[in-house]
Amino acid sequence: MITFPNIKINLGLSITEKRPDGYHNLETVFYPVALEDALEIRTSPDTDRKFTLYQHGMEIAGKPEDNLVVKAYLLMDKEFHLPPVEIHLYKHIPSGAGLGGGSSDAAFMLKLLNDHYQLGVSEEQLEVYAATLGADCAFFIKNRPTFAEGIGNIFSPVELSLSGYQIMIIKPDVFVSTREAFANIRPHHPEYPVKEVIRRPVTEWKDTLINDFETSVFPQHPIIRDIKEELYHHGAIYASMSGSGSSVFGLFAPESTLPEIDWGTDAFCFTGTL
Ligand SMILES: C[C@](O)(CO)[C@H](O)COP(=O)(O)OP(=O)(O)OC[C@H]1O[C@@H](n2ccc(N)nc2=O)[C@H](O)[C@@H]1O
Ligand SMILES: Nc1ncnc2c1ncn2[C@@H]1O[C@H](COP(=O)(O)OP(=O)(O)OP(=O)(O)O)[C@@H](O)[C@H]1O
Repeated sequence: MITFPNIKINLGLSITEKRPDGYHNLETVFYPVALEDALEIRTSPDTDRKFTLYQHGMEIAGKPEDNLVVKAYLLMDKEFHLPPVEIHLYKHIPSGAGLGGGSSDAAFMLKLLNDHYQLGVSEEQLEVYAATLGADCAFFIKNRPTFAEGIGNIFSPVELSLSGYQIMIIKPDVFVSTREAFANIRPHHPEYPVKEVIRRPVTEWKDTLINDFETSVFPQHPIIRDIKEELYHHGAIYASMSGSGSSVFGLFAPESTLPEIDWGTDAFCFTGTL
């Protein structure tokens, strides 16, 4: 059985408080976008080992057991004593991009195992499992526009459709550690709450829908700021860094022609329609 884990972008991201447990409370809107990995599982004839991971496409650092798809499998195996599996993961989503690629793979693995082995686990319970694998992992279970608060795990649906808008996502050859990005931030409550700005037309988002990580990440990696400015220069209606970086997305009007921009050979670039 095969599935296609997609990315999220953050529409606004306010880091409001540092918590006693070291994590941060935040407010953001997650929006799913169809930039996808491919993830396949097959019951393995090799009963000597529980899982075999075959990786294709972009490389990911770490051992197979560090991969979030394997962690998701082992979590479900503990609960449901699953058969051994072959896992095929084709990585197309760049890592360290703020696009939630690893979290999405993990959440889709939970859903895939639930469907393939007919485990009958509810979406709500899958969200509980997902939340143990990563802060924004649970979002990918329902995978629809969502307002998130808490550490990014308390959800409410938002009435927002960007259907028809065109999107360009660029990730320069820069890796931003999520942990370090949080460590460099001074939490504060936003002047314009994300939940309110998101109700206004996209044309009004430019100076009010803010990703707080830009303040700390841009001075360290000016190339990310340059990309955002370039997107506005070429007609984006709204542009922002996603998550803790390093990718930047631009939204363009539904009827417009996307600009052709040379981002250099080291940058990753995705274009699509929402
Ligand atoms: C920045 C976002 O991309 C916004 O969507 C996410 O909150 C990041 O979520 P994520 O990559 O799933 O993060 P995790 O892998 O769970 O956490 C990485 C590290 O980031 C810090 N972290 C993460 C989430 C959060 N609300 N507060 C934090 O302080 C912690 O130091 C943690 O050890
Ligand atoms: N299946 C996976 N795909 C990508 N990365 C994975 C995976 N499993 C584990 N990782 C590890 O997780 C780290 C973060 O990868 P991820 O693709 O989630 O990027 P991110 O952009 O930091 O996501 P986020 O938006 O959640 O901050 C990588 O450095 C990698 O070592």
